[in-house]
Amino acid sequence: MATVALRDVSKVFGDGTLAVDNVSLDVQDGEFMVLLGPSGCGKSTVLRIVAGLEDPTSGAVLLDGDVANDLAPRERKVAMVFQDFGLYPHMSVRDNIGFPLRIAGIEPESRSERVADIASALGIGDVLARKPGQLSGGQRQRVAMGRAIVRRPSLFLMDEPLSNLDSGLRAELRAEISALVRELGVTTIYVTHDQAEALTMADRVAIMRKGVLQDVGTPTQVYSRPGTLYVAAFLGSPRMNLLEASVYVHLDRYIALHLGDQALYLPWHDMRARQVAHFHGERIVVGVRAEALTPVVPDTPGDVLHGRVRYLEHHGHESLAFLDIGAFAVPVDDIAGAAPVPTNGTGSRLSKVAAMFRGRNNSHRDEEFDGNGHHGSSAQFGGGGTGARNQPVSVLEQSGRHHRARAEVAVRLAPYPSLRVGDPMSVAIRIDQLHFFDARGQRIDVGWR
Ligand SMILES: Nc1ncnc2c1ncn2[C@@H]1O[C@H](COP(=O)(O)OP(=O)(O)OP(=O)(O)O)[C@@H](O)[C@H]1O
Repeated sequence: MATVALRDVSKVFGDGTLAVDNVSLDVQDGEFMVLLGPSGCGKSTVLRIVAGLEDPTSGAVLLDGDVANDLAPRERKVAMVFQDFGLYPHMSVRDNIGFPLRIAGIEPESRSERVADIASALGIGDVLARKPGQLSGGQRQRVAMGRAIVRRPSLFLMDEPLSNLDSGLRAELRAEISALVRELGVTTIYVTHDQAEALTMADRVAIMRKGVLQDVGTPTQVYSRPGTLYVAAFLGSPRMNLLEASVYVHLDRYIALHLGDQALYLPWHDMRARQVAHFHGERIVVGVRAEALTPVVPDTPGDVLHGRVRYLEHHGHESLAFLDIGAFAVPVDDIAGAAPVPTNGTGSRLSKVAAMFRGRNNSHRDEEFDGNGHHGSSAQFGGGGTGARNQPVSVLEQSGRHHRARAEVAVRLAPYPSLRVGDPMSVAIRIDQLHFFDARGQRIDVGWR
């Protein structure tokens, strides 16, 4: 049994690469934590720091509450499984699995008993006499798992253990691995760039980008209430629809979210309305997943957007229609520059940046919007807000006002619908499933999840 805590951990390699940037993370006893992110985001480096294979440049690693920075890897009671399996090719499966026990001086008899038990639990009891070269990829990975758990580690570290396998086997093994580690109750940190693996296996997911921790939560939390625009765009397929919206507050009644010529209305009694109201007269990002959109007939009352089909994609089990509703897209490249969610260690850095810009009056009223005649009945919130949005990295400003691309809103449909490109289409929107992000990519309704 073990807990792991990272406190403000950074790693700068000799060539100046900042691989891990001020990461703080707690892994509970028996928890299955998945580190998720694109290639090069620093997740393997975090794992190697926990294992003791790399020293952090700054910050502390705590194992069971004690600072472990100076402990050698073998003193940390961790077992590590890598994507390349790392088996000894000249040894049999039996000897590969039993190797850590031999090193630990366990008697041959009890050694072979433990090896047989583990091999049968992993479904490789019948290949004990073979060499790794005579096994399938899935069997090799099971042997690697067996060798890692045979010593009953208190902490399991797995670095993309399934990435060399084909997709059918990956799905099979991911179910097996999560069942096995849960049965053993071993605290596990599992690194992957595959969101399906993360969302299906994890108790909690920690999402990294460029060395920075972006969000931590249960799969449901990070998917349903992503903490940053980056996480919103990273998780889910099709990608979440991200639209530029101008906010206009009609005090005590509703908040109008103008998307080009159309608008959505957030009722005042909605718990998120007060937070969104701080952005009166400004542009924010409204996110909506395809599953929150339902095709309807054009005169359907309620929260409905109208558009035209720009293109269709057929995926066999479903089709996707991409609608032009006259709204502007939030450019994905700029999302990549969005700031991390201010939790634990990342918060201090962000608040410093925010403090630098606090007080600088860069609130921008939307000229196009101001002319639409709605503002007469509205309250002014112009100077309000927390200062956190007065931040240099803006996903809305970077794209430049004259080169903004029209959004293509993804809508899920039954397979092969009788629709054609150019057809009009109306969709009802679940207002309760809208996501709101400020111009630097932070979730606006932070207390919501
Ligand atoms: N020994 C090293 N010296 C210099 N830079 C390194 C070293 N090891 C890793 N890096 C760099 O640090 C960054 C993070 O690497 P890391 O392997 O942790 O990423 P990752 O998210 O695990 O990527 P992948 O999924 O591709 O394995 C990358 O830019 C990588 O090139």
